[in-house]
Parts: sequence; C-alpha cells; structure tokens
Amino acid sequence: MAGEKEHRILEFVKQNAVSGDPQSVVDHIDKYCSQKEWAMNVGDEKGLILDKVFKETNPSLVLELGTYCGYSALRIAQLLKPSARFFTIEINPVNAAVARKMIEFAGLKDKIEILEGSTEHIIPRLRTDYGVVHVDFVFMDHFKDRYLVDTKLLEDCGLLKKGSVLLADNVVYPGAPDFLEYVRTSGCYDCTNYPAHVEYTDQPDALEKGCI
Ligand SMILES: O=c1[nH]cnc2c(O)cc(-c3ccc(F)cc3)cc12
Ligand SMILES: [Mg+2]
Repeated sequence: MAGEKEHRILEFVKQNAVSGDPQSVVDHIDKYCSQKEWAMNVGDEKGLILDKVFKETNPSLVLELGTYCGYSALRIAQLLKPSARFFTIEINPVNAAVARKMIEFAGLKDKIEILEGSTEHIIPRLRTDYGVVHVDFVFMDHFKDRYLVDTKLLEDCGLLKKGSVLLADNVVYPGAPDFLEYVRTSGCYDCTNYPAHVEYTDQPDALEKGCI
C-alpha cells in the first residue's frame, strides 16, 4: 500500500520524539530511517549542508519542492526568521498528509504552508494565489526530471531575482544531469557543489547551489 512506510515513520516519531521539539522529530526520523527503514529524507549529513546554506541566505520567502514526510521542512522552519514565509509543495497526497501530522507534532504548523499538488500547477499561481513576488531560497528535492523544467518555470514566472538561491539535492544520485548542465553553463548562476552521500548510505551524492 502506498504510504505505509511513511506512516510507520510518523508513528515512530509520535511514540519516541518530544512533541513540540522539531529537532527531536528530525533526530528520530534519522534514527528510524538509518536503523529500521531507509527513506528519502535529505538526512543528517546533507541536512547540515542545507542548514549552512540556508543560514548564509537568511531568506524572507522560501520555497521547497518535494515535502515528503516534512523532514527538510522542519530543518528549514527551525531557521526561519520571524517575518519569513515558507511554502512547500508535495504532489503525493499520502506524503502531504503525513507531513502535516509530522509538522503539527513538531509544533511548527504555523511556520509552514504545505501546498498539495504539482509544481507545474502551483508555481505559476504563487503570485496570484499566495501573493509571492520573489522567492529568495528554493530547496529542490522532488522528481529529478522536474529540476530543470521547474527552474525554468520559476525564471519564466519572474519569481527569481538577483540574490535568489537554488539548492538542489541528489545531483549525483539519482542525479539531475540536465539541471546541472543548465545552471553551470547558462551564465545566470554562480554554482557551488557540496559533495556528500545519499542519506543513511555511503553512496556518493551531492547538493548543488546556484546563486543568481
Ligand atoms: O525521488 C527522490 N526524491 C527526493 N529525494 C530523493 C533522495 O534524496 C534519494 C533518492 C534515492 C536514492 C537512492 C536510491 F537507490 C533510490 C532513490 C530518491 C529521491
Ligand atoms: Mg533528496
């Protein structure tokens, strides 16, 4: 049944983590997914890189593509300045439902707006439906074959401006070669690669940062 593992992760968190403590929730997701069942959270190693790049950016408007169970949303929401707004888009309704409960348990539901649907449908509506003018920080962690098309969609919708930062997970494994080629050669982005490993494994992976 789709979503069964994600419900087990949520149940483990609810039984073992401290309610209202986002770091406890993050730590317990890592504990479960490293010891019991692998799952595609950004994880602790790459999560620290996400934290570092996020803090360097100090964004006012944050967009995440691919919420999954809410792990990276919790890492981000812990670092948000009080005036910031944070949207995370999730296409899978089961994952979105688990993420809502995970985020509520962590006590951060007022900091995170989960938008359920496709990036293709939602990104063009961010301005009209949510009053988003520009996005300062985008964390891409969804379908790898959507990284490039969604980057171009963000550009075409006028949502990126000088200083906007894209940070993409999994640019080595599973990989996003067309996205990497584009951000590194378009002339619009100053790119940095952060070598790491696929969450909870020793399989090489990396994050790629693209700054406008
Ligand atoms: O599909 C994915 N979306 C977002 N993040 C992912 C992620 O961090 C890892 C993987 C993944 C990694 C190894 C493997 F053998 C199979 C899948 C997939 C996604
Ligand atoms: Mg990922």
